[in-house]
Amino acid sequence: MLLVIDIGNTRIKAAVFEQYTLLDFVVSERIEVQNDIDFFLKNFKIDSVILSSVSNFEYKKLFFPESIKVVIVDNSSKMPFSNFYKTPKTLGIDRMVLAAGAVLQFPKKNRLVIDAGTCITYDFIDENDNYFGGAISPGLKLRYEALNNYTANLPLLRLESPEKVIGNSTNSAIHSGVVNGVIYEIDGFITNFINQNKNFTIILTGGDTDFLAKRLKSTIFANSNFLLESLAHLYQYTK
Ligand SMILES: Nc1ncnc2c1ncn2[C@@H]1O[C@H](COP(=O)(O)OP(=O)(O)O)[C@@H](O)[C@H]1O
Ligand SMILES: CC(C)(COP(=O)(O)O)[C@@H](O)C(=O)NCCC(=O)O
Ligand SMILES: [K+]
Repeated sequence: MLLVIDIGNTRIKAAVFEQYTLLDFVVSERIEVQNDIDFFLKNFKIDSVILSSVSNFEYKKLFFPESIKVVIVDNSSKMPFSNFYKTPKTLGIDRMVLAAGAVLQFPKKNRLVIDAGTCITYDFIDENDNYFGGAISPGLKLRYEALNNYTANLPLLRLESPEKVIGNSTNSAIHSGVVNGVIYEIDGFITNFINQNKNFTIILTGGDTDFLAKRLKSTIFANSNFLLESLAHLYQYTK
């Protein structure tokens, strides 16, 4: 069995896979992650690990028995697409993994992958498996935090659904600005993508998937485990 670890800027996600089937899954705090890994090692017959990280978390300090094969995805890993990003060395590993997952799981399609995590990333891979890049913007939680951090008078609010677009109080104006702002942004990127492509697939993933999916205008494939699944697919591809 394969242990898959995705280290994002906010949370660490780990999952056990039998081939492409997810058997168990955990979201960890940084200090608990070794405990969660040990639990998986004890309770499943793990023979390999695949890990990708975009954070400063020192994953090299994680302990795995020597009998286990550990694959760390990095910018030189073999990928199932041609990379046309102008700065491939600074491309986020998570974005590469998402692009790989999209190519391996949705062959011969124009694909847009949207990952609503700490940041919202947009990645485009065409039907000939060419990766071109996309966009990076602040995620929902980051927007609430930025409004509070860089002003004197705006409170720090928790994610909440705005009742209307015209906020009639400080709190409702912030909720509208953050949540409706993200929704208009994502719908805008999707509309632009649909206008320029036929034969396409749109995938939404990341920690805010469920909150956002039901609020978007467009029909999309929403799967908060898409990055973990993509790591499992990439592992089989690189093997
Ligand atoms: N328990 C939680 N802790 C932190 N963020 C959460 C939690 N549940 C949902 N979220 C949402 O998930 C987003 C972060 O997504 P995630 O995919 O975990 O990020 P990353 O991959 O960058 O670590 C935040 O914008 C936040 O709104
Ligand atoms: C944009 C990101 C910070 C997103 O990270 P996440 O929200 O998934 O934690 C990450 O993909 C990254 O560090 N990218 C490097 C810059 C680039 O992709 O061009
Ligand atoms: K992201």
